Amino acid sequence: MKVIVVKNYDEVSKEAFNVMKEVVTAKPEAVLGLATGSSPIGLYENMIKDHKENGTSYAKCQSFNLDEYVGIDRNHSQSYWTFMHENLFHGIDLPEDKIHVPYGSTKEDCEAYEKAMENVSVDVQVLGIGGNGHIGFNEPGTPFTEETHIVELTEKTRSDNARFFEDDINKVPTHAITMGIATIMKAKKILLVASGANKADAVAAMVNGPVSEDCPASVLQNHNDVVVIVDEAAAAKLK
Ligand SMILES: N[C@@H]1[C@@H](O)[C@H](O)[C@@H](COP(=O)(O)O)O[C@@H]1O
Repeated sequence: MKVIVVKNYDEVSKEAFNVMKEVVTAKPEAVLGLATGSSPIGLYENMIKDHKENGTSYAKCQSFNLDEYVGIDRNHSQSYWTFMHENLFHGIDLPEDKIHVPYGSTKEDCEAYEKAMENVSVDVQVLGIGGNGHIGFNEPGTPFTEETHIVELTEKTRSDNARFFEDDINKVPTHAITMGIATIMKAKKILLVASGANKADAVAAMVNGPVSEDCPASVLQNHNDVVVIVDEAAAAKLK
């Protein structure tokens, strides 16, 4: 696991963009694993700027997102489908039919997502990290062997995300569909970004802690190509 500590969120985003650009330049038909949350927004802004200014193209790429809420429509303002269109897809040339975001609430919906990924191999998987160490929506206690599945969100995750739902935890969906840890670990390269003091415990547990289902992100210690880019506040508890 390569850990890069930089000053602030802007620097995290720039460093992450450099990694992304390297992947896409080396392989124009790269398969991108994408994430939502505030952490990768700066990375996506850099991708859009670079696409506009330097013409880096995503026309041959395809994307697979990590997760989506259950029980809200794709067109809901807080769906991850909407998030990705507003924060990235509107500004690059990734074809709409190459975009994949999981959707649904059944076992069949989960199997269909795994099937869609069956013959591809994700070249770079972008990840954020939850305050409790979750990746995607794989909450503490999720077996590392899980593929795409439906999860019940923890109180902590729902309260962390209430800011997007008028600060009302009751409006935050209770369930989500997420790639499992086994799905995430198949990616060739993993790029995890985190910033802010509220991520410091999770980042320390991921990097220095035991590999344990108590901190889902700690599984990344077992992957052979992980780049973790954090700001000083998120790195504060690293050994
Ligand atoms: N499902 C997403 C995760 O993929 C994300 O990593 C996490 C952290 O979000 P943020 O980057 O906003 O702190 O939030 C959500 O729970």
